[in-house]
Formats: sequence, structure tokens, C-alpha cells
Amino acid sequence: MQLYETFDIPSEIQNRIEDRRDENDNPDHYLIGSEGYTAPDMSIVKDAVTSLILGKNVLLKGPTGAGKTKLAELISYFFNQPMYSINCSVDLDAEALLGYKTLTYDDQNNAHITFIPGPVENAMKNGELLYIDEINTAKAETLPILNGVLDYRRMVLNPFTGETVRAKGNFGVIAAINEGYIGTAPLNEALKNRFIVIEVPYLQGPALKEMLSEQSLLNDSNQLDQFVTLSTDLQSKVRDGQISEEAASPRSLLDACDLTTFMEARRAIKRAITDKLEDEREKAAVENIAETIFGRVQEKG
Ligand SMILES: Nc1ncnc2c1ncn2[C@@H]1O[C@H](COP(=O)(O)OP(=O)(O)OP(=O)(O)O)[C@@H](O)[C@H]1O
Repeated sequence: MQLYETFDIPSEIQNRIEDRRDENDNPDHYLIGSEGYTAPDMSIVKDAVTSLILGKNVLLKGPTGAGKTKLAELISYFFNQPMYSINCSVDLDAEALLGYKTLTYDDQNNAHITFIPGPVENAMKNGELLYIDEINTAKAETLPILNGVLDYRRMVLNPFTGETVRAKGNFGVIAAINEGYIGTAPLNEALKNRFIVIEVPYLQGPALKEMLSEQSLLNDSNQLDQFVTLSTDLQSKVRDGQISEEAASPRSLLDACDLTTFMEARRAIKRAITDKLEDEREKAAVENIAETIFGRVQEKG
């Protein structure tokens, strides 16, 4: 596979991935955006894939829009293995993880209580991947359910069915966190302890240009360079504590590049980046950087 070279995957891990791909031979697997991940650092993909092949759980830690979901999709593609997703929030409860009972009716209109399995149970029973997004937004009481799933036991007692569910085959867990955002809490130590932690920073420089040119509508090389400079300057202000991290998110940059194909870049930046910020000083800082790079606004319309 070309991706082995792209991400410098060691040959022993390549062999084990090939074995896993054969075991997971799944013609129905729908591969979303699988080739679209650009690595900010080659070790990220290599270490994530290696950890999962060794049966470890992987925690992707990085700011919003850093490509964590995209990386999980790439791994799912690498292994030719479908991925069940959970989006955590304070409302996440045991039922959302494990499943719930509901009334169903047969052809004779007789009512039955049926159990609808949740993503954790599905991924474990089918030996698939499980992606737990924003794991640190879930309530502290909910997550201990996962402790047994994430350690050597690879099992959970489903309280709704009384069944002990054991993980099959190549079951694996990838979780993601944005630390330090409103509504998030530091991940409980016992849970964090069950993961290999992989930091996923924002893309910069030529890798960012490659991603923006692949994924946005903008194809003017000079303008793409200007957006890369904008990102570098925004990330430096983030490090100085002058603006919040999401101002430098590639997701917003992609939006700004797309809009720039139809409007003046300064207005695109205002819509896609500046106006998402709450603090007036942060907005002014972004505007100043944009003015330095893209010049004063000339267009009226
Ligand atoms: N390294 C990258 N490679 C490819 N695409 C990227 C990368 N970083 C960001 N993107 C693009 O930016 C957008 C956000 O990426 P993604 O949803 O994977 O981020 P995330 O880290 O999961 O975000 P969140 O924490 O908000 O869930 C997507 O459109 C994605 O294609």
C-alpha cells in the first residue's frame, strides 16, 4: 500500500496490518475521506497505527479541528475495519454507550421488548473499531462503564441485558479530547491510564498548504501561501496567550479559503474566523494580522 511509504510504517507492522486487513475483509466497509489525512508529524500516524496493532487504546489529544476525526478515519481505512462513533456530551449515559430496550411490534401486532445494541456493544461483538469523540465532555459517572472495556479484560457487563459482553477479534478503541475548552474536564486519571496518548497539533507550513489546496476550493498558490502565513501568525498569538486556540483551527481556515474564491479575503476571514471570537481584543488582533498579510479592504460589495 502506498500509505505505508507515505507514513513510514515499519515492515513488521505492515505485515500485521496486512493480516488484519485480510481478517477484516469487508466489502461493505464505506471508506469516508480515508486518503485525506495530512500528518503534521510522521510519527503521529505511525505511532497510532502501531499502538492499535499492539492491542492498545489510542487517545488523540489536540485542539478543535486538528484533524483527529480525519486521522481516525485514516486508521479505519488502513485496517479495512469499520468504525463505530460516539459523540460524547454531558447527556451521554450508559444507554447511549451500551444500548437500550424498546417496544417493537411483530406482524400480528404483538408487542415485544427488544434490545437495541449501542456502539460499544456493537463494536465489541463485531470486533470493530470504536471512536469516542470528545471523551472529556462526558459526565464523570458515565465513563467508568468503559474501564473494563479499555483494559486487559476487554469486557463489560451490560446492566440492561445482564449479559457479559466480551470483545472479539480486532476490537480497538480510539478516543479524542480537546483539553482546556469550555465544557470539558481533564480526563480522569484511571481512564487516561488506559490509553497511549498521541498529541495532534495544528498543521503548519508546507503540510498546511498541501491540505488547504487538496481540500479547499482555492487553487491560487499565492493566496494559499498568504493563508499559511496567516495561520503561522495566528498560532504564534495563540502561544502568546493573546487569542484562543480555535482562531487558528484548520477547519476555519478551510472555510476562509473556500469563501475567498467568491469574495475578498479579508471579508472571508471575518466571516470564517474573526466573528467566531467573543472577545473584542482577540477580534482586533486577528484583524490586524489579516490586514498585514492581505492589505486593506478595497472591495465594497
Ligand atoms: N491534518 C489534517 N489532515 C487533513 N485534514 C485536516 C487536517 N487537520 C484538519 N483537517 C481538516 O479540518 C477539518 C476538521 O478536521 P477534523 O474534524 O478531523 O478535526 P477534529 O480534530 O476531529 O475536530 P473536533 O475536535 O472539533 O472534533 C476537516 O475538514 C479536515 O478535513
